[in-house]
Amino acid sequence: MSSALPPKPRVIGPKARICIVASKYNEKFTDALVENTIEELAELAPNARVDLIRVPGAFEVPVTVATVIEREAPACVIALGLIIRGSTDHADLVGKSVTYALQQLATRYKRPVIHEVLLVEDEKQAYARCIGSQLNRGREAARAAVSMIDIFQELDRTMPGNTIPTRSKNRNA
Ligand SMILES: Nc1c(NC[C@H](O)[C@H](O)[C@H](O)CO)[nH]c(=O)[nH]c1=O
Ligand SMILES: CC(=O)[C@@H](O)COP(=O)(O)O
Repeated sequence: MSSALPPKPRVIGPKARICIVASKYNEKFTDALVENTIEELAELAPNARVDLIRVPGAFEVPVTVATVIEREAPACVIALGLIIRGSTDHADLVGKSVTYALQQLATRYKRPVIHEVLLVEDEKQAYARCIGSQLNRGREAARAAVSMIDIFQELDRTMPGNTIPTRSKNRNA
C-alpha cells in the first residue's frame, strides 16, 4: 500500500504562476484530481495564478507541457492524468512514455514538472488516489509544486547566475 501524503509545505507568499495540464480521460477521476489540486493550492499558494489546460488523454499531456513551458514558462507545471490498465500493453506504453517525457522536459528546461499521471490497476486504486483523502494525489501534486516553487525561489536568491565555470581556452587552466 502506498505511503500517505507528504507533509504540507509552508505557505508561499509571492505571486507565482502555476499551470495544470490535466487529461480528461476517466473524467470522474481526473476531474477529482484537478479539484483536489486546486483546493490545496488555494491554501498553500493563495496569491498564485493557476491556469488549467485539459487535454484528451495522458499521452497528450507532455506535448502540452512542452508548449506551455516554451511559450510562457510558469513557475511550475503540474501534470495530472489517470491511466487504468486494460487488457493490452497500451497502458504501460502510455504510462512509461509520459513519465520519461515529463522528466526530460523538467531537466531540459530546468522547470519543475510535477508528475501525477497515474497508472492504476482498477477503479478501486483510482478512487483512493483521485477522490479519497488519505492518498490523494491531487493534494500531493499541489504540495510538491509549492515546495518546488519555494526551493527554486530560494535558488534564484542564492544562486542567481550560471555558477558552472565555463572552460577557458587554455586547457591547462
Ligand atoms: N486508456 C487510457 C488513455 N488512452 C488514450 C491515450 O492517452 C491517448 O489519448 C490516445 O492514445 C491518443 O493519442 N488515456 C488516459 O489518460 N487514460 C487511459 O486509461
Ligand atoms: C491505457 C489504455 O489505452 C488502455 O486502458 C486501453 O485498454 P486496452 O489495453 O484493453 O485496449
